[in-house]
Amino acid sequence: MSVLRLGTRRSQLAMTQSGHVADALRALGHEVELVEIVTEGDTNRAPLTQMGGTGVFAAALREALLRGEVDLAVHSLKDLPAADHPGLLIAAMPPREDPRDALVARDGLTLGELPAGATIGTGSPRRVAALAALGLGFEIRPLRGNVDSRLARVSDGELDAVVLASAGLRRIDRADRITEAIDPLQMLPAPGQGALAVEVRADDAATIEIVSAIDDSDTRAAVTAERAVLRGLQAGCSAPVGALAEVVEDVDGSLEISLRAFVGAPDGSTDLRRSITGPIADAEQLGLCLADVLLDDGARRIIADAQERPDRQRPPGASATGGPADRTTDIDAMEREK
Ligand SMILES: NCc1[nH]cc(CCC(=O)O)c1CC(=O)O
Repeated sequence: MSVLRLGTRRSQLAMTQSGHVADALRALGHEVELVEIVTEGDTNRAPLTQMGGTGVFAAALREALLRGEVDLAVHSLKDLPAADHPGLLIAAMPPREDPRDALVARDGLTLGELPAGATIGTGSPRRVAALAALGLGFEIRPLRGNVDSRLARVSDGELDAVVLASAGLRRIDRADRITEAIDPLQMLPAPGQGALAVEVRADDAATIEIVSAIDDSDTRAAVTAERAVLRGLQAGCSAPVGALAEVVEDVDGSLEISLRAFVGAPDGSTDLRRSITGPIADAEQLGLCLADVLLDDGARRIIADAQERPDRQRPPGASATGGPADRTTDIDAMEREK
C-alpha cells in the first residue's frame, strides 16, 4: 500500500488534530505522511488568522484534496458548512472529544460566580447569544487570535473570562486553564464541536476503505443530527445556533439520539430552546424536524436579524470595538466556501 498524504495547516491545533488521525491510521498499519498546506489566512496575518479558522482554511485544504496533492484532510467539524462538498466525502468521524464550551476565568471562577458587569471575551455569535440569554449582566467583548493569545487576555487581567471549546484546549494540553466546563443546559455547543472530519475524494475508493476504519458510529450519528439542524435552519457556522446530540439508552435499552438546540439573539432580547428524541437511524430527520420546530417558533427572524444587523450582535453596554467589520468578514468567508 502506498503512503497516505494527509494535508494539514500548521497551526498548533491543526497539527495536533492531524497528528491524532495520522497515529490512528498508523496503528492500523498504514504509512501516513503529513503535508503542510499554507493557506492565504496563514500567510497574511489578517484578522481571520486564528486557530481553527473559518471557511478560508477548510477551502484551501479542500482544493489541495481535489487537485490530488493530498489524499485526506482533517478538519474541525464545526468549521465545515453543513452541506456536502461536491467531489468530497467525510470518510470518518473519529470518537468525539468533550463537546462542551469551556470558561477560563480569573481566580478560578465559574459563570455563576462572576459578578454582574464582568467582561467575557468571545468572537462567536452563538456564545454571545447564550451568555446574553443567561441574563447575568455580563459585558461581552470581541475576542480573536490563537488559543494562547486568548488565554493571555485573562492572565494579563484584561478580561475577567473567555469562552473557548473544551476540545481545542484539551487537544493542545491547556485543559488546566478551564475553570468551568459549561453545562449544555447553560450553553449548547456549536453543531459538531469537539468532533473531527476526515475528508477524502468521493471517487477514491481505496482511501475511503482505509479511513472508514477509524469512523465512530455514535459520533457520526450525533454530528449528523446536529448538522441537520443547521441545514434545516439554512444557517451557516457563524449563526447564533447551538446543538448537541447525545446517544442515550431508552427505557427498553435500545439506543436513541437525544437532540437539543438553541437559537438566540446576540443582544439577549430573545432565545429559543427545543429538543427531540428518536432512533439513531433517523439522526438526519430528527435534526431537520427540530429545525422545523425552531423555524415555526421564530428562529428565522432571530437568524436573519443576527446576519443583517451585525451591529446589534452585542448586548447593551458591551464594547463596540472589533464588531461589525470583523463579523462581516467571517460570514463572507463562510459564503465563499458554499
Ligand atoms: N472556530 C474555531 C475553532 N474551531 C475548532 C475549535 C476547537 C476544536 C473543536 O471545537 O472541535 C475552535 C476554537 C474554539 O472554538 O474555541
